[in-house]
Amino acid sequence: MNLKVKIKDFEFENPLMNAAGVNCYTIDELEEIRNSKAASFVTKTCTLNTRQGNLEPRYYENELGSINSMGLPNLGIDYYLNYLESLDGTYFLSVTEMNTENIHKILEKINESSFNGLVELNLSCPNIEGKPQIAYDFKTTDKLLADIFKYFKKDLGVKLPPYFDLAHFDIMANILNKYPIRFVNSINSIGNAIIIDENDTVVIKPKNGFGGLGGEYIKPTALANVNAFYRRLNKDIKIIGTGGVNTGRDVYEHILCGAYMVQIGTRLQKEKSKVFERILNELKEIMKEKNYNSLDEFRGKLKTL
Ligand SMILES: O=C(O)c1[nH]c(=O)[nH]c(=O)c1Cl
Repeated sequence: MNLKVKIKDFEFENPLMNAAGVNCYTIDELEEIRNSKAASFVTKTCTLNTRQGNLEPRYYENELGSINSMGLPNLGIDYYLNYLESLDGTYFLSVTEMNTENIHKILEKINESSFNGLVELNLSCPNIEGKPQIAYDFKTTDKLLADIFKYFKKDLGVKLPPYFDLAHFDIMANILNKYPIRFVNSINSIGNAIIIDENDTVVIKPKNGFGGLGGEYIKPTALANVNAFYRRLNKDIKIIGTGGVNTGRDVYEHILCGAYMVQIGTRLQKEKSKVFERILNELKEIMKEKNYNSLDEFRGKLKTL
């Protein structure tokens, strides 16, 4: 049975990796994933300089998922870049910045480095006070990508927020199809949800409790975004599916919708890196039952009525 995934010239043993932000803040955490059954990892989204992030409590989980307003805490691009440059194998480096000028600064730094993995440009952080999610501004996104591809020579994909209107999938896909983007990672957390505890109180401190929702809560939206972009993007832009993955069945559904790599966030936070082996075994069981020997045999084969 072959679980290999190819994105451009990069080949991965299987489709599983972490979602940015979970278990990927320090080198120790990244090493734990690298030494697990995951086929790759993505770093915590990093910025030019280190960031403390938002006030705590800024993360909460329950049986249906999680809510977070971390506020982009990270150890800065140099920390992650130096570590990544020391590794063999193919890994993802997630980056963003507070404005487009600084996004170019951080990408130029990567351009000049010997990093040889894939950059995941995060256009969808919902938790920076006063900062809208870039990818909800189509004009800005289009201009940003046009400017990036004037100089950026390495392999880059984008991390998108969920969209909820078919017209928005059309607009966004038309923009993305213009550029040599290697992948689209859909979705980031669903922005600005609230969870209330038994004391009539929100569960996280920043932004009056408004934070990004993850876990089982968001799987139907994640699957729809994966499939909407799979239907619209040209075939050399691969889809990475993120959102609501707790079991092998969830991975199977993301791939059925068109996903290549599949990222695990909330469930990894709960179960730690042994989750990759469990979910991989569950996926293999499903493929055996259905007599599939490779992911290509069922990727994108979602049936409609
Ligand atoms: O608050 C965060 O750090 C955060 N939290 C998210 O749920 N998605 C993101 O992209 C980021 Cl950058």
